[in-house]
Amino acid sequence: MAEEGIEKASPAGLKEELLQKHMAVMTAEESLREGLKAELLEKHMAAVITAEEALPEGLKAELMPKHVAVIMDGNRRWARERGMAVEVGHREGRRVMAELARLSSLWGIKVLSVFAFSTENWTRPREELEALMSLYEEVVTTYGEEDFERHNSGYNARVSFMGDRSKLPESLVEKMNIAEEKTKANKGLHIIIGLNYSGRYDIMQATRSIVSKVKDGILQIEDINEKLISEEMETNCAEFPVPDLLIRTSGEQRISNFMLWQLAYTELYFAEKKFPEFEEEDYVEALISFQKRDRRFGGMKYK
Ligand SMILES: CC(C)=CCC/C(C)=C/CC/C(C)=C/COP(=O)(O)OP(=O)(O)O
Repeated sequence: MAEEGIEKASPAGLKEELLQKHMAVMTAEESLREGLKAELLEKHMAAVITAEEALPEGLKAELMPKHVAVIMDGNRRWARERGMAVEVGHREGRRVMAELARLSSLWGIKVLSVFAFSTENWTRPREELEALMSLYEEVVTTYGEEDFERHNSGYNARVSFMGDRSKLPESLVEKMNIAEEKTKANKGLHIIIGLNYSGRYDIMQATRSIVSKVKDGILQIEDINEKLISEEMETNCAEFPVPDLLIRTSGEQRISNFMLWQLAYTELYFAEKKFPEFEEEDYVEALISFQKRDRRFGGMKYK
């Protein structure tokens, strides 16, 4: 897979160089039709460039977090400051969320979990709630569509949801189920979206599930340990259920009832920018900060 000098080449130069190399190989395959050659070339280039592309300056591949969690805060303040409707802020937030997913996938992050709607958000004005629910439905619908991959540059993303679905609109829950089902075998970035989610809710639902298993004789009280509780949390769908890094935007320095159980040893990063203005360079800055941390998990030095 490694190509000589690949790290030094500019993306344009790199593409050109790879193109030349692979054209040479392809021309040997005289029997292939032109269209097929081009298609293979595109696929091969995409794979090589994605895997080998140098990360933004300052980031080390071996220190990338596996799981990044984001509290996407500040949409309304961003909109109000500009004299716009709060809904515009949420729509901008959606754009930034899609961009973070694209970058996470490109840089080899495995799980991106986002706090889209908390169990406390129901106290917001009715118009805002309606706008949010229809925005979620719009986005979640695209996740379940056949051409989701085309919309997402083919990064083979899997989508899961966490939170209490019983209070969400039925039509939204239907689309969430479809999206989960359609993407469940995908091996790329795992996007976990908290909708009507909170950390306390998660601990409560895990407790209920464990108690009911004890009641039914499936589990003994002695079987209850941290590992078992972790397996009952809603992040159990992910290969890497525990966030290495939590980013919260908009200058607020709180967890606000996000993944309370899972965040025990997560590195926290608070960005001043509001979510709609959080850009690639801000994400890089957060990741650089993470890579400089000394993670000990309460014990010996980790790295
Ligand atoms: C799943 C999905 C498609 C999400 C995209 C839209 C999105 C980013 C939703 C987040 C909504 C929300 C409650 C943001 C918090 O900012 P805030 O509204 O509390 O802003 P404030 O702190 O300025 O009041």
